Amino acid sequence: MSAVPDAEVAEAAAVGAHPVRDRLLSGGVEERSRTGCAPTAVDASGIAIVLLGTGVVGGALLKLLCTPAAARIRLVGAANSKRQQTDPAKLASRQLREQIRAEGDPRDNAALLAALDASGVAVKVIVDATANVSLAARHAEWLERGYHVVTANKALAGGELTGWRALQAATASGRAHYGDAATVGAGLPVLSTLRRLRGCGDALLTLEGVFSGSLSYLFNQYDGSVPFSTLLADARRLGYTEPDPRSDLSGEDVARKLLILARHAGFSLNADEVEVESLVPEALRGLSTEAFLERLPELDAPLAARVAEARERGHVLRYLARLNQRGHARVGLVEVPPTHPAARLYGTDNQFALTTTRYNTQPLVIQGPGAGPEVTAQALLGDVLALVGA
Ligand SMILES: NC(=O)C1=CN([C@@H]2O[C@H](COP(=O)(O)OP(=O)(O)OC[C@H]3O[C@@H](n4cnc5c(N)ncnc54)[C@H](O)[C@@H]3O)[C@@H](O)[C@H]2O)C=CC1
Ligand SMILES: N[C@@H](CC=O)C(=O)O
Repeated sequence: MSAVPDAEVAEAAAVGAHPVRDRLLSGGVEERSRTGCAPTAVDASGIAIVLLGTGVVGGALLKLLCTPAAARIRLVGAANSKRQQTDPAKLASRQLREQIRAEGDPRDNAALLAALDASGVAVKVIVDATANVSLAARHAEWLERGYHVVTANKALAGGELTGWRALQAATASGRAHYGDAATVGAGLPVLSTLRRLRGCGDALLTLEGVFSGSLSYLFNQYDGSVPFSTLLADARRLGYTEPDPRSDLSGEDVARKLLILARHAGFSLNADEVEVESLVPEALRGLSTEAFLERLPELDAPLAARVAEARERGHVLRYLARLNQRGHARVGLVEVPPTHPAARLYGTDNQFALTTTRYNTQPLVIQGPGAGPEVTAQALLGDVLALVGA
């Protein structure tokens, strides 16, 4: 899989130029004042959380924390890649993200954990809304220490097999729960369904579908009439892409989701066992995020040729993930006929077709929006609330 610059670099490039981020920052019309999210309103039976990542998804979660559904949750810390805040009065700020950027303390995970410990609340949760690999590498340790982890970050479960195994060992210790609904399908009930099937003794035979909201958005529309780069800029503006969109275009993000699902189904696949087709031309792979974003039009010619070839055969292009019964995993661009289920998707739709020992004549299909700030933040909130049975 191709390496892309760290999310922090991507964030630096994006700050100040992201309408979704700006809308979330200023609070939408339906958001109550953050001052109304009184941190002291939660007693010891509530939930204390720290939020890592205040970007598109983290920003949407901050907004949800100001709704009645989150009344039992106390935010005791929030951080971006460089700064953080643990002061209750400042955490209640309506402009929390700007507050952290302008006046936050330097990043220090220990201070965030100390804020959780000092909360007096029994259920302590670390919410990871970053794409940061180093933070993901801490998930197992945090679980071992009794902090629940709720994550949109796929880098641990969908990374190296050693990381997955460390995660399994940490959750098996039973000290804390791992909320991972947001890591696949942006909260569509895919992992929960797979776990339930396995719990009933069913077994996954094959898996196929569209696992990327941004690539779905792109290829559902792309017919060559509007440049691919224009559509990609739209997907990024709407908050569907990864911090660096090359993580989507390279197939890396899709491969991570396929690995997460395959591993949950009992296939011990390593990251390098997924065959990945990258849509990022060689010349654009080693650049900074900023430089890549300036050269987006270089994506257009190769993809225009691919879509024209497909059209000649009466087909459309879809970025598919596939796992067969022998554990062979591949993600890449496929020409499919208009009758193919993946040819009939809309917007950011994801589609997961699971064939199992008991769903073996027709697959069990889960479909729906698979990217976007609100749905992803809701998946995080749902996993947090599930910790107290809400
Ligand atoms: N955007 C979407 O539709 C979905 C996103 N996700 C996942 O959510 C995560 C976040 O995505 P976005 O919000 O779109 O990205 P973003 O780039 O808007 O935000 C990332 C945030 O993480 C922060 N960050 C980076 N390193 C950090 C560190 N060491 N400590 C604290 N904060 C750090 C950045 O400062 C930034 O605030 C990614 O893992 C992504 O794969 C999952 C499902 C859907
Ligand atoms: N960038 C991802 C967001 C969710 O994981 C995607 O496009 O699916």
